Amino acid sequence: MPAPRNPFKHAIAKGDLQLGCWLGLADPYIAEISAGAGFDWLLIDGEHAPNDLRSIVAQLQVLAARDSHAVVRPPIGETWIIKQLLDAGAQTLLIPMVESAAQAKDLVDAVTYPPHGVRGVGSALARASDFAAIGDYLTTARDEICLLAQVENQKGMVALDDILKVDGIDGVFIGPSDLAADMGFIGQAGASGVKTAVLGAIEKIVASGKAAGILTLDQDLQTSCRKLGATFIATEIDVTLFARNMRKASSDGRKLLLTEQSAV
Ligand SMILES: O=C(O)C(=O)C[C@H](O)[C@@H](O)CO
Repeated sequence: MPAPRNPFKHAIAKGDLQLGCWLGLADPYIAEISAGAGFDWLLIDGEHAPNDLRSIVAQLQVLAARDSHAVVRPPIGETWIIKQLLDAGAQTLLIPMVESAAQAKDLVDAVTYPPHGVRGVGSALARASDFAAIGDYLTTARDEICLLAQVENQKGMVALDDILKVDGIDGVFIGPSDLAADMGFIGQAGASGVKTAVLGAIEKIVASGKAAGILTLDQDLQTSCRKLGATFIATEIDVTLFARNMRKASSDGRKLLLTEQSAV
């Protein structure tokens, strides 16, 4: 029996839109609720959210039973973290701060078993192999692993052409927030110079034949990226959705009740 099919990997390879949402609330209950919303993928954020391996596993377990595909972002693209996440059952990884082709090649090696890569062999203990129930896991796992590189600073943008030549990288994601900061526009991901750089990178990624992705709450940028052929587009963040609606609920409730009180 082979490793589980990765529908997200095959969808972006065909250029099919995959609509995503960022999960930063770091809780399996939230992941379960979000999985019912209809997103094609949900990003379990180990970089900016209080996730650790256990909380990531708990969210992977919840999402395994749902249609939304789990994409996991580690805090950094180190081999040992990648090994742990793959053994935990993550099949799609989004690696932050990729700045060179050499780094991209190291990431490909980290998701590939020897002799072509360096991924440690531990499938006998791993959730990824259904605890060794998947007999052909070792020889089929790589075909269903989707490796996404995040380019999100000027160094990475300069190296983008070379990164795009690295076999084994399925897609490149542009991070507008970090790119804006590195370009001198911290907190201004919507600055025209940043948007121009983002759209130019998306165009280049699509032209290379790899999948292009982004997270942006800016609807104009979302549609512009889609028009350029971007496929994995995250349009929301659970934390901002929740915080924004909680603030609105508090304000509306106070206005209503104070108005009622004054009407008495
Ligand atoms: O640089 C970016 O933009 C991203 O990588 C996404 C952010 O990390 C995410 O936290 C939203 O700001």
